[in-house]
Amino acid sequence: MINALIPEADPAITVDGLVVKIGSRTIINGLNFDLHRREILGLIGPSGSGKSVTLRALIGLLPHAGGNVTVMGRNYAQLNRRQRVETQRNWGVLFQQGALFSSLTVKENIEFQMREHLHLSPKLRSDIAMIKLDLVGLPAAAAHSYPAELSGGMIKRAALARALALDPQILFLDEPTAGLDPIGAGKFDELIVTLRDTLGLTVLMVTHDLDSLAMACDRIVALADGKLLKAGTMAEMLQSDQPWLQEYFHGPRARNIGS
Ligand SMILES: Nc1ncnc2c1ncn2[C@@H]1O[C@H](COP(=O)(O)OP(=O)(O)OP(=O)(O)O)[C@@H](O)[C@H]1O
Repeated sequence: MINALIPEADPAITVDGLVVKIGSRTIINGLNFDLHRREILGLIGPSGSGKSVTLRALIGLLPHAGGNVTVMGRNYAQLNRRQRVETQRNWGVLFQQGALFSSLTVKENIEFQMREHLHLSPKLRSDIAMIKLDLVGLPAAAAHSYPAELSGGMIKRAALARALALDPQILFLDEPTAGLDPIGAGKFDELIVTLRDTLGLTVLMVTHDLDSLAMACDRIVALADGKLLKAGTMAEMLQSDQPWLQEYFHGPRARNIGS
């Protein structure tokens, strides 16, 4: 495993002066932050500030126009193709709408990456898929359902099971609680914390959900206009006098946070 060679103290990911352009427009403009191992980091910022673009750039879906991203001690830009595939196997991604393949059952969705990357017998692949299903709290009966037959909360869990298929060390979550009712969202937050605690996962979560930030996140990184506004704990965010953070954390929708 790639990370067996890397000192434990190194951050899982270091973002150093990242620049991301879409067309001629600079969306991320010299962004810096660390994702520490085994932390749950919430990425926040106004709509359009570049949270999803950052996430897409970190998982290699958008090219880096500048700066360095170090994943488990290795500079991502300097990896060859084989090393990139090896690195990518160390992370799982949960996209906003789940992004499950609609023509595949839940179990087939979970097995998809395993087919691509692992040489396992069909029986072992199936057994592992069922373990992942159980891990995210879905009943075995859900294995043979198609995504269209599932509730929003079940889709998120199925997509999480798929993200966990290759036993990743880092999880990227794009607005994981969006569209869930408050009880479902709370349970999903608890699940993420439990997975971090039991599997030692490192989690980067793009979110607008103040309850998730308070309940699940160890630290928060706030972006504005493609740059770092502030990084810190919830307590540090609450104390900030930066106007957007003030409004975000002390506005009418934030009345229970930190109390
Ligand atoms: N595929 C794309 N083509 C052109 N512009 C894009 C594309 N994706 C994102 N952008 C632009 O990049 C900027 C940042 O978008 P991004 O989706 O990262 O924002 P965000 O912070 O995640 O916002 P939200 O909270 O609303 O999801 C926006 O101005 C958006 O219009």
